[in-house]
Amino acid sequence: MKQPPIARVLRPLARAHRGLVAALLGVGALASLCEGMGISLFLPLLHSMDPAGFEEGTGGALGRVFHRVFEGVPEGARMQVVLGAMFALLAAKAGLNAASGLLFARLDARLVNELRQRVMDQALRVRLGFIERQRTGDMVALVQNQTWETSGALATLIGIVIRLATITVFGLALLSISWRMTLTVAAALLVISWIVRQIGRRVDRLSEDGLREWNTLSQRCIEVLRGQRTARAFGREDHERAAFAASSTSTSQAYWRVERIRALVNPTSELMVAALLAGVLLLSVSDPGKLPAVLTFMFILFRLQPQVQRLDTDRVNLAASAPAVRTVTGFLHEADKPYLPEGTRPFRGLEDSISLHDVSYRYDGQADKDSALRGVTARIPANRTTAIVGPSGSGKSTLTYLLMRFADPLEGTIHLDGIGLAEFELATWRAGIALVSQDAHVFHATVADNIRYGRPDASDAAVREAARKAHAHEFIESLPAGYDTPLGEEGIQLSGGQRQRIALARALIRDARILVLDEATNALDAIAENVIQDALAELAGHYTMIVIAHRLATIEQADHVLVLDRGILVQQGERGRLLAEEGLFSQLHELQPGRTP
Ligand SMILES: Nc1ncnc2c1ncn2[C@@H]1O[C@H](COP(=O)(O)OP(=O)(O)OP(=O)(O)O)[C@@H](O)[C@H]1O
Repeated sequence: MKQPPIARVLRPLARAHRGLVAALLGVGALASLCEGMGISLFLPLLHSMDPAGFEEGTGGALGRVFHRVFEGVPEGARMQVVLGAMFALLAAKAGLNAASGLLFARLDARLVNELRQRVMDQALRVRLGFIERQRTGDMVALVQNQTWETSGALATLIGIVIRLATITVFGLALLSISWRMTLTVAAALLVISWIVRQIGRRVDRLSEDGLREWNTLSQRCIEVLRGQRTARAFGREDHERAAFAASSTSTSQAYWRVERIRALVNPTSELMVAALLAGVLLLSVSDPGKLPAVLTFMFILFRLQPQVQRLDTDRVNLAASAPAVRTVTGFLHEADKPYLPEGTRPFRGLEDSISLHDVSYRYDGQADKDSALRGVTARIPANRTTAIVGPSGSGKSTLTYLLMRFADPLEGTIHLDGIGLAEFELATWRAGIALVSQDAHVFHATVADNIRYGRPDASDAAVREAARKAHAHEFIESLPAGYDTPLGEEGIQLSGGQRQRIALARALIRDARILVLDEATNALDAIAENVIQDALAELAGHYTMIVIAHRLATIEQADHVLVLDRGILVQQGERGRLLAEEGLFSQLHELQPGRTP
């Protein structure tokens, strides 16, 4: 598919910061004008050394203009006046350049910050399944590098526009000295520019490879660091080292291929322009009367050369950032992303039941026949404890995934007291339901803040109360700084059971009347689990509890049981009745060690 030009992709970003961009362009254009006029004064300066040339007004239209401007100045003072004007213009240009540097820095700081935040906002808004499919390495590279490269690309693009203005000013000065010589030079410069553009195209293609390699490297890095224990336990350090080395080497090689070509741009264009200058000089030395005009022409051309050269490098740099710019803008593009439609009805509590009617769900990439849930019709009564059981992979967590409304069923419906779940506001629904999931994620924050994550305005007393209910208070008190102990990668590492208790306290503090516990106590010892079961038993009758547990002892207090098998609801009903029935539930029960009758 043909990609849109990078300048068009960047246009919306420029529009969003139009004030700063306009200021930059204005300052840039003024600086070009000052510089162009400043160096054009070289002509009257040379003429002031040769009054005859001045009187004749050699140097084409420009010579005539300067003749008119400076003819009133006494001959003896002309040189000083011209030098003074030259200095004033070049000083103004230096001041404008400084302002432009500040404006560029301001734009960059703002834009990178904004892009990073927009990327994260998109990651938090888009449907969970979409974001969970992205590789962590790609996401880290997107947030950290590619946003920054995108901002750099916009600065480069603005730089190109300013440079074009400078080249135009210089070009006009050259034209007004000699249009013939200018057109010859312009034709030659166009050829040079075309050659460099071909190089730019190649750099764009190679940069795509570089970006891909870079993302793979970030992913490898994350995997090696996260999988340390497994790698060491299985003696696979050499394998990890080799895989990382291979990825690192191919990243370096990909960038080497880009840089090698990029390094050629400047010298190539410099060499070609030098040849051009030499050609102009050779052609014009024949007429000494025109020397001031030719020298001024050469001088302007000499100043023009780095601008043209920078224009070429800028273009190649822009091409090199193109893949990053497309990745960032592509990720932020909303039309092709999945979002959950928002309902408008506030959720105020469950009175009767949650009911599922013919619910099916398949994750992206799952085959039809492997659907995680197939035609599930079930009822979860309010203020009761419902257990969801079934073999591993039977769809239990997927059911809670849909109940939390991380996604909507592909077929069928979920109703709360007879009203479609999708009709409710997401925020009030999620405020009414609390989940303790299998991963028991702990944030890099203090213990208290990890618990308070469930209810940010909770008091210290409420945090402690929730921790007590989750049987976590005692171990928290024994941590180096108690509730203020930092957790996570840079803090204390907790055991699986301790993490579960923090996650449970976080859910309990939320004070939501629907509690979903997905294997929430499987890492606890029997004593801790019993204490928590007792705490949860106290909530029974006031809370709707949905409990997933492999250990059937955990769900002894359940009023109602849903039994899943390969995505299909095979049994549902009262626990006692299902135990007495022939079926998967009684079979699972038979297989449990230390089962209770
Ligand atoms: N994010 C996902 N993307 C793709 N497939 C998934 C995803 N999560 C689960 N699955 C698949 O969907 C099916 C049901 O998974 P689910 O996690 O709901 O089972 P489960 O009964 O909770 O299993 P367990 O008891 O092992 O936790 C499985 O085949 C699983 O491989």
